[in-house]
Amino acid sequence: MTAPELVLTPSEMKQADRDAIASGIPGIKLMRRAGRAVAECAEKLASPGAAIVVAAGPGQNGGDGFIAASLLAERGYRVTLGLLGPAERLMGDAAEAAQGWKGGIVPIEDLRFDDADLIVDALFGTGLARDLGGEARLAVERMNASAKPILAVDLPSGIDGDTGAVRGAAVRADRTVTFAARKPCHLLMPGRAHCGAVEVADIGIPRPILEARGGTLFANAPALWRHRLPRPGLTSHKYERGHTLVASGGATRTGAARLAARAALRIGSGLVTVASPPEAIGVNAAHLTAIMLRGCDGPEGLHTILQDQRFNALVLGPALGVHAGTRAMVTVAVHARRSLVLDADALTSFEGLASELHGAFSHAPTVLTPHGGEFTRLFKGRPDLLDPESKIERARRAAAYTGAVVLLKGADTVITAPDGRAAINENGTPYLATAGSGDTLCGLIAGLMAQGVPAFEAACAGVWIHAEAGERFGPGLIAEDLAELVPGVLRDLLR
Ligand SMILES: NC(=O)C1=CN([C@@H]2O[C@H](COP(=O)(O)OP(=O)(O)OC[C@H]3O[C@@H](n4cnc5c(N)ncnc54)[C@H](OP(=O)(O)O)[C@@H]3O)[C@@H](O)[C@H]2O)[C@@H](O)CC1
Ligand SMILES: [K+]
Repeated sequence: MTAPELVLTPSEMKQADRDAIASGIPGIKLMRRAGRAVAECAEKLASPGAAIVVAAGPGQNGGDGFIAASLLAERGYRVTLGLLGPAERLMGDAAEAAQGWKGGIVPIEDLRFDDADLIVDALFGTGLARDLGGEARLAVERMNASAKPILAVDLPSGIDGDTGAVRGAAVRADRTVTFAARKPCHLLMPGRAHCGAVEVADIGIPRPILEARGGTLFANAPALWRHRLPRPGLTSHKYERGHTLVASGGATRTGAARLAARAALRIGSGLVTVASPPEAIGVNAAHLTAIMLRGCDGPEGLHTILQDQRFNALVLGPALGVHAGTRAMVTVAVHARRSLVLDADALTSFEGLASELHGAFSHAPTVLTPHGGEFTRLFKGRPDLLDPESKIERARRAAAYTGAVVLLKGADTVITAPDGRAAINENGTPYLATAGSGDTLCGLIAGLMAQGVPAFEAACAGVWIHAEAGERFGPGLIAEDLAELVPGVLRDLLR
């Protein structure tokens, strides 16, 4: 089994770096390996003898740049190196790396990027401490304006390693070489868009050290949850594969529930039932075949249905309406302690009432699936949950506050668990931004939970499978297509 990909924050990486040094690997050795990895990547991007311009910063990122510059010059490239600030200010390993550089050092403001065949951006890495200004910002802007290929060392300068935000200005790289593990900025937007293709170079920090310092943040990929996917055996029965219940909206708002229901069935929920308001029974009945139908009149109706313990997973929200009745249905579901997915109207109905959700979901597996706007509405008046700059931190705090897994949607969907685990998804496609796509996602997650997949893994798997299905279809995708593509995705995952 392949191990899940660890993502380390800049401060975790610094600690891992220190642990590696304490374990007997000298820091300069790590820097040499980092610089060598950069040089090797540069060689793939520039033809022999090409003009390479290295922009080095005042810290260790600059040190990596000096090492790469030395190696590239030895290998016959025409290397020019510019430094931000005086060389005398370089410290520690970076100072040692600079001593190995036999060429001249140009002040950064005199560096001519337009003459380069390739630019190596070694200005700032994980140590960026504030917004770029002055010469640093000018250098970044001139690099971008040159329209020459840029290779970023560790991360594009000006991108915040923790949040992926642009701090004043940031390099737009074609390729990024990072070390030991990706950082959040390589997956979170807009950082991800600034990185180009990202390569992770092994610089000899052992995985146990990385696991000890990181270990709670992951790239969302099958290695994280494939082992949890249900594999029905010869003797398994549909009743063992769970029964998902999806609440439908009124007569003119029934499609969302059916999309969720079909997705739950496709992902393997043994049985799926749509719970329909009496006035919508006719329209739902006209469109359902394998999916069953039950009349359900508001919260009391739901309470009655849930007396049957076989309904073990529930979707509430899609097209239910924003009102007290929807809130009451959520309360019924929470008291019934079933696996629960809450989306859309079920979340917005709690606008300004976040305190009602404090610890509300700690007794049964629950997944909340807000997009950014729904998240802001839901936690209005809770600056502790809304203010952190990092999307991961906002979602983590919301998970800890509510006791639910929080799936904060976007081009960089983040999934967090109340225990602190977090995953960042990166296989999303713009084609998924289509009506009903979120309803389908709810159904996939609930369908997995109905089969016993834990909430965090169900949410991570649901997002990934949803996006993979969208990617396979491509242009022209509508939500109805998504569930139909799930079997092909599942077949490949279970192979
Ligand atoms: N971890 C590992 O395993 C390994 C890490 N390695 C490498 O180390 C890098 C991290 O090094 P780092 O900590 O020295 O930080 P780095 O990004 O060079 O910047 C710090 C410097 O910039 C300055 N500065 C900050 N913000 C500024 C601003 N806005 N405008 C102007 N100046 C600003 C800051 O100065 P100060 O804030 O003190 O004024 C300081 O001088 C990492 O990305 C990787 O490349 C490898 O060598 C191999 C092993
Ligand atoms: K950089």
